[in-house]
Amino acid sequence: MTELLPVAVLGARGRMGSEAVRAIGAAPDLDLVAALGSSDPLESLVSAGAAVVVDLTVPEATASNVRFLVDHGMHAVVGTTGWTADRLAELEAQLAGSPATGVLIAPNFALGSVLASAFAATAARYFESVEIIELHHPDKVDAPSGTAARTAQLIASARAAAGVPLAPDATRDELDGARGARVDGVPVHSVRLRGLTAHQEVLLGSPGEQLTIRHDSYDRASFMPGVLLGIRSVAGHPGLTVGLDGYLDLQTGGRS
Ligand SMILES: NC(=O)C1=CN([C@@H]2O[C@H](COP(=O)(O)OP(=O)(O)OC[C@H]3O[C@@H](n4cnc5c(N)ncnc54)[C@H](OP(=O)(O)O)[C@@H]3O)[C@@H](O)[C@H]2O)C=CC1
Ligand SMILES: O=C(O)C1=N[C@H](C(=O)O)C[C@H](O)C1
Repeated sequence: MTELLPVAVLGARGRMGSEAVRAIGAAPDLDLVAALGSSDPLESLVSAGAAVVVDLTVPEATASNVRFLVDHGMHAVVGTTGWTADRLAELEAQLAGSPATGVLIAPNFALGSVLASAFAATAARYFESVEIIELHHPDKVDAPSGTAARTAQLIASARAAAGVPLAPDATRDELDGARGARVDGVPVHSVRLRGLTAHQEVLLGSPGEQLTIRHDSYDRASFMPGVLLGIRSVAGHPGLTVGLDGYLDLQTGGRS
């Protein structure tokens, strides 16, 4: 008989964590050995024998959780937002001392969202203007979304590599926030509305034409294939990977 992979979930009672607990429980190759809430000690992961730990908590807790996991040689699949450039740099430095450990930081586990961000980055060099609108449920604690921040970074670096100048904008009289937040120079507008789950539009414009790239998650079930892919793949990708696209071959549609 093949051995089951021992997996644990942090934030197990949350909206995403509870969905992940169900998905892992239904996967024939995975064994859910721990499901922790905010008051449970991380040390219990060690006695539970977790090999892969999924973090679906809060921005203020995720970096210290992952530090603990790497210290204890556990692979981490992280969906939680709040990973600033400084936090990522600290994690990379820690991982240098633990070369067999894999960490996946995935701002969005929905395959459609990963593709939409990749399409937007491809398109961004060909248009004069680009802006992002992200729309979420009103219980979300962070803005802009991690997905929007990541999409903006991908767009900005694709435009910079192609020598595309910043989008034109003649605004000089502005109510604070009216033009959104700037992420690497890309305006990002955040909507919080009851009834929504997780949605994003990238608007690209040039003289006489517009391209809109939109993705909708109507249900957290949309994130589960990506969570399971991350769990099954993380040990084979030592070091830090940011974005589920790092585990997908987007050119051929295969999995790396
Ligand atoms: N990558 C992706 O595809 C997705 C990512 N997300 C991200 O995942 C994260 C969780 O989202 P969501 O499930 O909606 O949020 P919830 O608020 O529903 O759940 C968060 C959970 O985190 C736990 N928690 C709170 N504080 C701490 C702490 N200090 N230490 C450890 N755990 C803590 C809570 O546990 P308790 O209930 O026990 O207090 C709670 O159950 C967010 O950052 C969100 O942006 C969300 C959807 C998709
Ligand atoms: O909080 C959420 O709900 C989501 N968070 C992630 C983000 O901030 O991008 C992923 C998805 O958008 C849902």
